[in-house]
Amino acid sequence: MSANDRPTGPPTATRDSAFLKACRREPVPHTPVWFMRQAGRSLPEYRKAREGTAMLESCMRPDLVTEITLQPVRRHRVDAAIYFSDIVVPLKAIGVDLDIKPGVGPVVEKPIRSRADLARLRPLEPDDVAYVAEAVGMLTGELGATPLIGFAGAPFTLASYLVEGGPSRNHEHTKALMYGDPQLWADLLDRLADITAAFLRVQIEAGASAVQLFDSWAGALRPRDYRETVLPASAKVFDAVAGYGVPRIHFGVGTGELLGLMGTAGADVVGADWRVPLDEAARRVGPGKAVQGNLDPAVLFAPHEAVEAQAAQVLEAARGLDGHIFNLGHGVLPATDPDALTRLVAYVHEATAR
Ligand SMILES: Cc1c2[nH]c(c1CCC(=O)O)Cc1[nH]c(c(CCC(=O)O)c1C)Cc1[nH]c(c(CCC(=O)O)c1C)Cc1[nH]c(c(C)c1CCC(=O)O)C2
Repeated sequence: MSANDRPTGPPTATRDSAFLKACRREPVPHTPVWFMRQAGRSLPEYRKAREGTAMLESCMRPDLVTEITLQPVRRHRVDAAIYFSDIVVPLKAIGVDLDIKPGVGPVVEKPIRSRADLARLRPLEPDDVAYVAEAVGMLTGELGATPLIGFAGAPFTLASYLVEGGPSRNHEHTKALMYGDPQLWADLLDRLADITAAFLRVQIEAGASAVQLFDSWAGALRPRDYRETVLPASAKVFDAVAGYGVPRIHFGVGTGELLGLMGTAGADVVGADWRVPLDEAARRVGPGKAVQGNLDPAVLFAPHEAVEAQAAQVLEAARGLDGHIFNLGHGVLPATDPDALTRLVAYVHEATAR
């Protein structure tokens, strides 16, 4: 980003540190805001940058990753950048035969369903993702005081793609394995926890200032199954990166019934989708954690006054909580008007300026 492209307004250092302060539940100058899936999808400049380059190939090109990661920061003036990549990148990097199909998502050529298949999940070495360290290094230089959020998919969500072979509504093969061969399931999640932890370590060591673990599909689980067969693997990931002192965020969709358990997994910040009011989410997560969320991404299709009214309700529910990071309750929908996001950022900053 050249000096001319830099957003004007509050000095970067003041504005941007709000995100890290909120993660640590310290007083903030305003409620920080960023959006899951802010990089890509809804932005015309993203589609232009990606033209002619496949998704996974884009993730391996530090110049493209840097450009796409910076785009929403320039345009919306969000308080944090999220590293442009995908949750399946570390799996691709260890040789899993998968691709990201446009409009579909990750598709795995040969699903993992037996003990023999497990051998395809070898440990991730930093050299497997050297391009990630390179891009993170470039980005932290460009971003200055704006924090960069690294991320990974949580073991359960990765397992779902690997076992189903692609996106799934009911996760039936995944659950068949979970209930039918508990030992294989435990070994699969444990391997994925190690791969995920290694992938997060690469990003943190290269300069990421926070990390988010996406357990997008964990809401498909009963609390008991989550606690007994999934939580230990996610907890292992958080524990593996605890020593760096960078904030760790934990997020899933439809996790209202799981928030109490997620609060024990080890993250510093727990994200909630729009189905649970934030004060209730914070109560379920328990003391000592910041919360992130949780405007319904579909609300952005309403007129601006309605978006503001809904955002005000989110801020109202978060009032009195130590540590709130404003976000959507899930990722930006592809057809979202980018201007609606820009205006929402400005609204949250103005409405919460202390
Ligand atoms: C479940 C999941 C995936 N990927 C991700 C999750 C967890 C978050 C969530 O629940 O939404 C995470 C992800 N994927 C991508 C990012 C980039 C950073 C960001 O802006 O947040 C992040 C954080 C880029 C991407 N990942 C993908 C694209 C679209 C690629 C294209 O242009 O064809 C992008 C920009 C592909 C992808 N990758 C995945 C799906 C379901 C899809 C297809 C549908 C879609 O468009 O989102 C798996």
